[in-house]
Amino acid sequence: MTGVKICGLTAPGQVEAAARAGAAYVGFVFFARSPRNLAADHAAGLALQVPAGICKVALTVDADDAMLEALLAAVPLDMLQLHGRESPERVAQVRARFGLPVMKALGIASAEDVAGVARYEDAADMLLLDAKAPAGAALPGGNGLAFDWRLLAGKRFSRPWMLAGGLTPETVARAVTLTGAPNVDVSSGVESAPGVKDARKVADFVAAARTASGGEPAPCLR
Ligand SMILES: O=C(O)c1ccccc1NCC(=O)[C@H](O)[C@H](O)COP(=O)(O)O
Repeated sequence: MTGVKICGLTAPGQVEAAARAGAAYVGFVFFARSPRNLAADHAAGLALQVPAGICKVALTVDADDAMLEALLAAVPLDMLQLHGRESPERVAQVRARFGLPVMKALGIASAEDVAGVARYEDAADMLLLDAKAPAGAALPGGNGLAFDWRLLAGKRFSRPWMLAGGLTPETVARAVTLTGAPNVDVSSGVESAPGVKDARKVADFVAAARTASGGEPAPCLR
């Protein structure tokens, strides 16, 4: 059964919808330019509402230690998602310093990008293979763009991984079947407007993801 992460939750009803649908992970975005950006005190309230057993992931972009420290002091979190240009060395440093599992997001647009994933396999606990953001895009992720899933067909990684990028309730089963993804991550594809998750789409997405069988879904590694 494919593990599902619903990313970019911004309100209590959205947390409830993700939990009710059966999401294994929920993501909170901490990036000022994002329509899904949360202040720490708001995120703390949402995180406290997440039922036990669902992994609470903080998405940051090239955050420095001070920002991560402040975030972790304010919000009960289970995992850090690094969605910027963090090097393998920076990923390893964050992992060692903050004591939480780290998922590194990597943009994929070509076979070279897929080959480059290997650089992060020792540093990260989990990998998120996302569509590469177009040049000049305001956001490095959450753009609702898909990449050519055939690039991942038959690929194996030594770390648990998630597929992301432009997935929707209509496409997720095919994406899982083509890539063998054990876990999937979605944001725009289950929204009615940027930052507003639609409970019906969230439920349909989780149900559709579960009809396809990828690899063994990853537990929250905390
Ligand atoms: O969602 C954002 O606003 C965001 C901002 C900065 C970096 C990443 C961001 N989102 C990443 C995600 O929500 C997902 O991990 C992934 O990119 C899939 O997004 P989508 O294509 O919208 O389903």
